[in-house]
Amino acid sequence: MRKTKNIKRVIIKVGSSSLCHQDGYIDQQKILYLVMQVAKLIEQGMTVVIVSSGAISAGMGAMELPRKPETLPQKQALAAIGQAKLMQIYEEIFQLFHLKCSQVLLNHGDFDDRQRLLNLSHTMNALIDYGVIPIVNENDALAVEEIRVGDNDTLSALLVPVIDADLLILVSDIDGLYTDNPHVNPQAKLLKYVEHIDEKIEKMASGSTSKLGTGGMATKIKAAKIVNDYGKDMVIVNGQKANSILHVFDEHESGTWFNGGSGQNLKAKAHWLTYRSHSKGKIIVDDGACLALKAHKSLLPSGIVDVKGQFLAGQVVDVVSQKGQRIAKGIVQYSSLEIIMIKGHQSYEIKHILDRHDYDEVIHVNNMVILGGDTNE
Ligand SMILES: Nc1ncnc2c1ncn2[C@@H]1O[C@H](COP(=O)(O)OP(=O)(O)O)[C@@H](O)[C@H]1O
Ligand SMILES: N[C@@H](CCC(=O)OP(=O)(O)O)C(=O)O
Repeated sequence: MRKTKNIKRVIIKVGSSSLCHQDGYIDQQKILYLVMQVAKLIEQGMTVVIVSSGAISAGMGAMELPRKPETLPQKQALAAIGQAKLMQIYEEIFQLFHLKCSQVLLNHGDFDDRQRLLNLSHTMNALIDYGVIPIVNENDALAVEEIRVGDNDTLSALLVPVIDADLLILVSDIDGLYTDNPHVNPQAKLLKYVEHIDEKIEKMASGSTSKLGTGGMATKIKAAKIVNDYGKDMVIVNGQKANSILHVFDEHESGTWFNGGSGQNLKAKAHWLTYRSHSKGKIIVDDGACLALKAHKSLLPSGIVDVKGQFLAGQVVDVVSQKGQRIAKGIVQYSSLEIIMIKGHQSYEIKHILDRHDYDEVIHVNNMVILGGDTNE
């Protein structure tokens, strides 16, 4: 069952194909229809944050390029050209509705670092308090591979906990999730409601076949998992259909709805650890430690066999079995150098080895999430 009654805060993510013509030029009419719907939601008392793609496409249009360039620096340059054009159009159109908008450009580092995340949350809430609509995009011009989120489906999902949104709406060029890519398989059927994302659902989604889109349905399912695991709902709607955003809230029930009630419902810290933090290294543990972690015990030095990478106390690391399976992710209480010295030892020996004994555990159970399966996320 869709729950749309008490929705107060929504994030609306708009894909490039829903903002641009096929040749990449920004389609002002599409932005006008989007803003008209946003203005209606605001009139109804909702808070709206927009995550808008389209910078690279707008840059392609401005430079009259027939297709997306291959190299990252070229894409970054086009994003820098296109982002300014995009915002100019948003601003002019929002003015028609007597509304103000603002630009927020983000990278993965803004979610990875707890302090920056807090700053982001404060800024977003201050904008909301001013009644100004934040328009978010990845800071593509500066996003080298290591700090990129990579696609705006994921970026918008990561924002849900930051502003405590009730619903994420992904506006795409298609009605929602089909049993297979309908551009390839015309027999594919639209799903109206996904109770729980399992392997079967994940297998239905593939990449984008359009010239402008980035992640296709695969990144939308990944986004739904992030949002549903926070206990919130997500819906995919077709931006090419009239009023598809408004129809989420009426009897039309447009798009595919992903139910937030059936996710892992992770608490804020566990959700951050699972989806937003980047691991700085690896701790390799023996079979006994693997079993203990899966039984929700803390990681003690005695079960540690090796350490990979350099990290400080307070940073996030992966915990990996000797077979290479990622078991958990957590915040360490000792640095990599200290762990190399205390690995294989009992906790009471820490004082003798390090000349201090602040904690028994290398990772406390409260600062750790257990990861299911052989994930390489
Ligand atoms: N199972 C599926 N159901 C629907 N679309 C799918 C599926 N698998 C892959 N796709 C592709 O995903 C596209 C939507 O994603 P994308 O092109 O990235 O658009 P956007 O710019 O809106 O993010 C569809 O047009 C389709 O080509
Ligand atoms: N940040 C990029 C868009 C990345 C992206 O996810 O694109 P899309 O699949 O069209 O939503 C841009 O502004 O061009």
